[in-house]
Amino acid sequence: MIEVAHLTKRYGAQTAVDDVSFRCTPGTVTGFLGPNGAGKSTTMRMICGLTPPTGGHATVAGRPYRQLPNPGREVGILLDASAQHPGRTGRETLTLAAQLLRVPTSRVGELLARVDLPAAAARKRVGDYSLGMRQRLGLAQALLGEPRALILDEPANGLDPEGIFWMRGLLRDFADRGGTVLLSSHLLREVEAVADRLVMIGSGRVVAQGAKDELLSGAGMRVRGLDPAALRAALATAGLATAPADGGALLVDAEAEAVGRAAAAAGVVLLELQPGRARGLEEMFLSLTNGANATEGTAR
Ligand SMILES: Nc1ncnc2c1ncn2[C@@H]1O[C@H](COP(=O)(O)OP(=O)(O)OP(=O)(O)O)[C@@H](O)[C@H]1O
Repeated sequence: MIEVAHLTKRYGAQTAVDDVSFRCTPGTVTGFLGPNGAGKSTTMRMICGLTPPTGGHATVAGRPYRQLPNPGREVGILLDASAQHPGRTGRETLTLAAQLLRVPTSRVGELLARVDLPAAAARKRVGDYSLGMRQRLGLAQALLGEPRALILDEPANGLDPEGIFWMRGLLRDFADRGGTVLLSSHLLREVEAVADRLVMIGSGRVVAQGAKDELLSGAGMRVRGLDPAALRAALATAGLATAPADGGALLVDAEAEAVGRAAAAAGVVLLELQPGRARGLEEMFLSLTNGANATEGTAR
């Protein structure tokens, strides 16, 4: 269990994190979503005791992180995959971490296999690793102490599509076995694919949170007509509110039948009518955060 209550961080006049509260429960993956600079990393650093909060507090397994007797056995953290010592090999990195955590070094081989780092890669220096390899190594390190919770900041950065798919499976499996996962990302589809719950922040504040399905059910229908202006007018005549979506489509907060009937009544040809869910998270995300830097696929 990870609990965050009214966390706030100010840097001079700037408020990086503003009264953020949420809870991550066992058996769930919580997607912590926000554009660059929204305050995700600062929040995670405060949870992990690396940045002192200006206000509020956070606990992991019922205690502030810094008061956990052997934190690596409670929570695995991966905040910056590039922070590993570049001169050590992957295997050395994990062996040292195992000694620090007081777990048998025999687990190292097991973990290397679990994150798909082959023996040849494990013999290489971390300085020669790609970002994706460093993420895998960081994940292995986070899992080393067999923790019940994981806190991962943008772990998908640098992974190729196959690697992202792999990581999604690993996190799902971890949660399905009763683990708690807090995962930050600006890769909207990635979070949508794996998370049970979402916490979205923009400019340091929580703008939406809840079960993913509930948040997405408000996305309504996505509709596109041969004549966009006529469609907009037809929907307005039927009293249905619309919001512009990409590709000339509209998001309508209504059932498919109501949208179809409104279009038919005005003789408008529809090219597309589908639940907003397929693209809903992205549009909700963009609108909730005013589109600030929310470009999918942008690496940090
Ligand atoms: N040590 C610091 N001193 C001053 N400002 C900071 C510091 N750390 C973060 N900030 C500011 O706080 C805000 C939130 O940054 P943070 O890194 O938490 O965002 P983020 O959502 O993780 O985004 P990104 O994915 O780009 O890292 C930003 O405006 C950032 O410039």
